[in-house]
Amino acid sequence: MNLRFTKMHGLGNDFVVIDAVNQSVALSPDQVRWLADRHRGIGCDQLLLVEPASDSAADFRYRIYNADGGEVEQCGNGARCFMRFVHDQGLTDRRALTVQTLGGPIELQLEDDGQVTVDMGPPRLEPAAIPFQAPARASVYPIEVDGQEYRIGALSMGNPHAVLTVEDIERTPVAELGPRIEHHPRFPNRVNVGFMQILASNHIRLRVHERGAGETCACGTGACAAVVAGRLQGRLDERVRVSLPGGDLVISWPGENASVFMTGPAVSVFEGTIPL
Ligand SMILES: N[C@H](CCC[C@H](N)C(=O)O)C(=O)O
Repeated sequence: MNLRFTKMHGLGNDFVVIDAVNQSVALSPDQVRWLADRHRGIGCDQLLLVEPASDSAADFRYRIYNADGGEVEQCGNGARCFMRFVHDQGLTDRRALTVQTLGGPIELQLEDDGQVTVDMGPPRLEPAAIPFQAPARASVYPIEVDGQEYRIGALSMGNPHAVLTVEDIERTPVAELGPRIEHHPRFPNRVNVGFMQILASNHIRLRVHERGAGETCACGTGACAAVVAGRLQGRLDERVRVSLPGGDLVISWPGENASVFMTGPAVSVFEGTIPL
């Protein structure tokens, strides 16, 4: 079959987005890895499937696959691209949507300026819900990596995140340290690893080594996780500008048990077909 797809990105975090409402799509992990391959396939950080909802309370279902072929629970930049995609493809004209994901339901709102606001739901802070092996919940956890101790925040936005605070984001060895923490045995499902430099209580810089994709230009759930971790450590305000290599997101978190809100852009680059 010739599979129709759209190439999209959220601040340079790029996606292959597939309409699985009007196409019958069943992809193996090998096929996802091939489609995501930047030399032999289309190339992307994640592949997103747009499907009919299986829950009557939702408008659509949204499935997320990392470039390594693994299906994951949540993707923030992808959620904004989802909203752009379903409008561009004529799948809906509604500006407020409820979308099912493996990590729980999210609420999308298309803003007048074309940006998208996502209610990402509340963070999960208990170690067992992340999952992360720790004796009890804490705002900072010591973790040993290659004989050196680091202090991290750890939480789930539906998907697992570790957040380190660093003095100089440019000089941080993300490529070396990111994979070591991603595969740390205390994270049984692996983990996304954020490196946060706090510029002010309402402004941070962030780089993210993503589980299953490596360092990306931006990570929406990573931006949410960094703000939650920073707030739990008493260092950040309710509303924070998060400056990632690919651009800025605005993240708001009122606090314990409240949803995290993310606002940012979504861009459609080109459409194509590929023989499957
Ligand atoms: N790598 C993530 C999925 C994509 C998240 C990211 N692209 C975002 O915008 O949130 C994981 O394995 O949980």
